[in-house]
Amino acid sequence: MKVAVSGGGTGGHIYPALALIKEMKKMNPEAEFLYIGTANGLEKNIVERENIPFKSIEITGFKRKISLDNVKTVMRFLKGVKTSKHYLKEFKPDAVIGTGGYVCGPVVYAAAKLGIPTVIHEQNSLPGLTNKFLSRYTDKVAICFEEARKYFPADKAVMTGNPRASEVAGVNGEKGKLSAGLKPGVKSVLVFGGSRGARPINKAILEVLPQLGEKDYQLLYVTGEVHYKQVAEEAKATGSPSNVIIKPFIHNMPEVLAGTDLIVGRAGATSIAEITALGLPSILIPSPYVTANHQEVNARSLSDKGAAVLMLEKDLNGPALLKEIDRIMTDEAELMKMRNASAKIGMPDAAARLAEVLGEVSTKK
Ligand SMILES: CC(=O)N[C@H]1[C@@H](OP(=O)(O)OP(=O)(O)OC[C@H]2O[C@@H](n3ccc(=O)[nH]c3=O)[C@H](O)[C@@H]2O)O[C@H](CO)[C@@H](O)[C@@H]1O
Repeated sequence: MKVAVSGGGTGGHIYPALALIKEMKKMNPEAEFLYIGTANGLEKNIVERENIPFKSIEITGFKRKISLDNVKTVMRFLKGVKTSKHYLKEFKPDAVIGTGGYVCGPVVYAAAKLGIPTVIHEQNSLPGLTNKFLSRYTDKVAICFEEARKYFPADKAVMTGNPRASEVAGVNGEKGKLSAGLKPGVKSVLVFGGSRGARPINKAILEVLPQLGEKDYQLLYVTGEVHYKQVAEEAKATGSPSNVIIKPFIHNMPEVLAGTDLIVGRAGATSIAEITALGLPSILIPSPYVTANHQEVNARSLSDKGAAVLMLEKDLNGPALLKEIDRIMTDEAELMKMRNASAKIGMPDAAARLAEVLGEVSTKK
């Protein structure tokens, strides 16, 4: 089977695509893949590290307000469709899947126009513009939250969950801990602000860096590539305790997550799928800068069930965050309660379900 995959911009759209590829390769080692992304999103670097053939198109997103930029975007979209058609005619896939981000728009649209079976994967409870637009043309829409179903044609929406959940489930955490420089046998907190890092979370952690040195647990603090230099400089000036490890980005997140006792982070849908597949407790600080505040909806789906603590960005500061981390990390019963609630939400068989949907559409045409 040959599958073209597109998804990009941020890790939340890329890692589900890679997890699906991994699952399909496991099921069928002969399967071939082509990844179509942009050259300037995170995908180029991440996908090429995995030795998957990668081709790029140029694309930008639509602004919700009427603007001249949108004219340029339409032009780029049409050019992207043309380039995608060229790549697809050359590769001749049996099916095409889009996992979100602007780049999917022209790729999946081009595939549908060429009569190639198509699926889109929507990770969030509230879909983005691109997926809503594409759902008119695709054969199926794979969803991860029941709340998303109503935005798509009823005969197309199918619940699969996020394939990244399958990739992290059952992974050995001790290896992850060692790879990140954490001590085995000591409880750990992982702090990260999605795939690009989050300035407000970085600021809050920097505020309490010296106090963190007094704790019995250790902390892996992932800043995001673009913020790393500045955070590292500030941490050096304040003095960074030895139980805090600061990194720009983690490339083996499944292992590292599996070695973690508590997550502090944004509420991107892919992160949430990973956290719940592992049954991890979390403190979620949704980004308020995303379309229709969808991360808060994502976060509430966990906090309402006792799997996570929701902290709004307006209430975020170093001491408040540290108090909450301490409260959870020093209460074994609370940790256990949150772990159980989180595990109940997880969908570790998501990759197989999505692969099945793709297999089905590819044989129907
Ligand atoms: C600002 C923005 O638009 N964010 C969106 C984006 O977020 P973003 O890309 O931040 O998405 P997520 O938090 O869902 O996923 C991040 C992914 O990157 C991985 N990771 C992260 C940090 C790191 O150092 N190493 C690493 O591998 C995580 O394990 C995860 O697989 O896509 C998500 C999924 O559609 C949406 O829900 C988010 O709202």
